[in-house]
Formats: sequence, structure tokens, C-alpha cells
Amino acid sequence: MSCPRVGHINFLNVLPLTWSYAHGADQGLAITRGVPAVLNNDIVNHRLDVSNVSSIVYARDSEELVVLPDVCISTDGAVQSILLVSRKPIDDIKDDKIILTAKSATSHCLLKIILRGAYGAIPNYFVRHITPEDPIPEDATASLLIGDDALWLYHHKQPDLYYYDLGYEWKKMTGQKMVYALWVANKNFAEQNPELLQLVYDRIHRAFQTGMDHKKEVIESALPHKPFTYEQLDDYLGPTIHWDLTAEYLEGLRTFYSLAHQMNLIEHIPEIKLADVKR
Ligand SMILES: C=C(O[C@@H]1C=C(C(=O)O)C=C[C@H]1O)C(=O)O
Repeated sequence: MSCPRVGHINFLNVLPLTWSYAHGADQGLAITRGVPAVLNNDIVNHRLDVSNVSSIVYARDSEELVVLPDVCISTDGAVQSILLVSRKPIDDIKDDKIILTAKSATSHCLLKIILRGAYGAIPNYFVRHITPEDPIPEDATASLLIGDDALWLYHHKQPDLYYYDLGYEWKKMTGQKMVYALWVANKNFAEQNPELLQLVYDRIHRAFQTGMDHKKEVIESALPHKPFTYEQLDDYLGPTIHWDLTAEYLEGLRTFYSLAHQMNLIEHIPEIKLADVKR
């Protein structure tokens, strides 16, 4: 095998890695860019060898996957880019109709856990494509958005709607950190290609360090293409989004899996198997 097939989420929450790939870290890798839901599907169908995926995907397919250590997309509290936008206060949501963005998987579960666990609500959920300019379809009470769409909404709030940050809500409910996304490798690929796995791990792990050493340049690289200011991205990347998969973040991930299991969103609580790479 020559070029490992690597999935990359095309959201600003991984901008340091996007920047590093554009500055040579993609050499020898075949990169596929997409929204989480598409990459989730591609890794479990073996169209990718390694990918950034929704963290719930690992729990659903842990027999076939291993987790790359030290890297993830996570927050300790507010995330800004995973939002429930609602026509009514969250306390008044009961069996209402809620639209879930088709781009996500983890946040679907996170919202269900929070609404049931913290607000006693069991709404009717429907998955649809939603745009941030028109976030709540006429027939629904609320919508869940993620990524750049949600970040844009966070900075363009309408006075007649209510906004809830699910990172903040998770921290309030559990006291824990939250891991939204992991990098996983297909087990067969990992076992048969240890050197390529090491190469991909080194590139991704280093990219966040190098990227943050060049934070100004990294942010400026996105400004011409994205509807955000320097200050907004400076606040989002670094203090808000974290990329270190430390013991505390792993604990938050285990709590998430455990609550997802209690709600029958996953069949079992997986053991988190880390890929065998030199760190
Ligand atoms: C923080 C975020 O984390 C993400 C949320 C995901 C999900 O809900 O499945 C998947 C990947 C991450 O991009 C975000 O998208 O804003």
C-alpha cells in the first residue's frame, strides 16, 4: 500500500491541521475532506484507513477500529459550535419536533442525553439538512446545528430565538469535559501497516502543535474564505476548542458512552483501545 487514505473534517474546529496539511503535512497522504457524517460512513465502510470521526462512531464499531492517542476535538465547557436553537426556552421543550443536522452523529446523542437527563424532555427528532440563515423549519420547535454553521449562528443570534451551547450544558449536567470527535484507524490497516499508521499519527499530532505555534498565520489563512473575524476565530481556536486527548478528556468520553448506553443509543460501552504508536 502506498498512500494511506485519510479523512479530514472540513470545519474550522480543525483549522491548525487544515493549515498544516496545506503546508506539506499532507505529503504521501490521500486526503478526503467532508462533513463528519460522511467520513463516519466512509471509515466503517473501509473507504478510508484513518479518519477524524464523530466520537460516537467508535462506540458503534469498536471491534473494527482503534483510536489514535493524544488527539481529539473536545471542550471543557462551552463549545460555541454545537448549538440548539429554539423558538421556546429549553425548560418548556417536551414532545416537540426537533430537527437534527444531517452533518453530525455525536451531537445527536449529546442532545438526547441532555434533554432527557437534565430537562426530562423526550422530543420527536428528525434528521434534515438545515441552513444557518434559516435554522428552524416552520413545522419545528428547535434545531441542532454543528460546526461552522453553528459558529456562524453563535455570532448572529436573533433576538426572538433561544440558544443553548451543548458543551456548556454537558459540563453543567455532568461536571465533565466532552470529546466530540476522535481520530480512528481501521484495525486491519493498523495491524498491517504500522509504519504508515505511525506516519499519519505523527503528522496529525504534530500539526496541532505546529499550527498553534503559528496561530496568527493559521487564522489569517481562513479569513478570506470564512465569514468570521480574526477575534472570533482567535477566541474559538485555542481557549475554546481543545485537541489533547488527556486522561480527563478520556474520562469525559467514558461518561458520554455510559449515558449513551443507558439511553440505548449504543449497544455496549466500548473499551477505548488506543493504537500502538510511538508517542
Ligand atoms: C465541536 C464540534 O465537534 C464535532 C461534532 C461532531 C458530531 O456532532 O458528530 C463531529 C465532529 C466534530 O466536528 C463541531 O462540529 O462544532
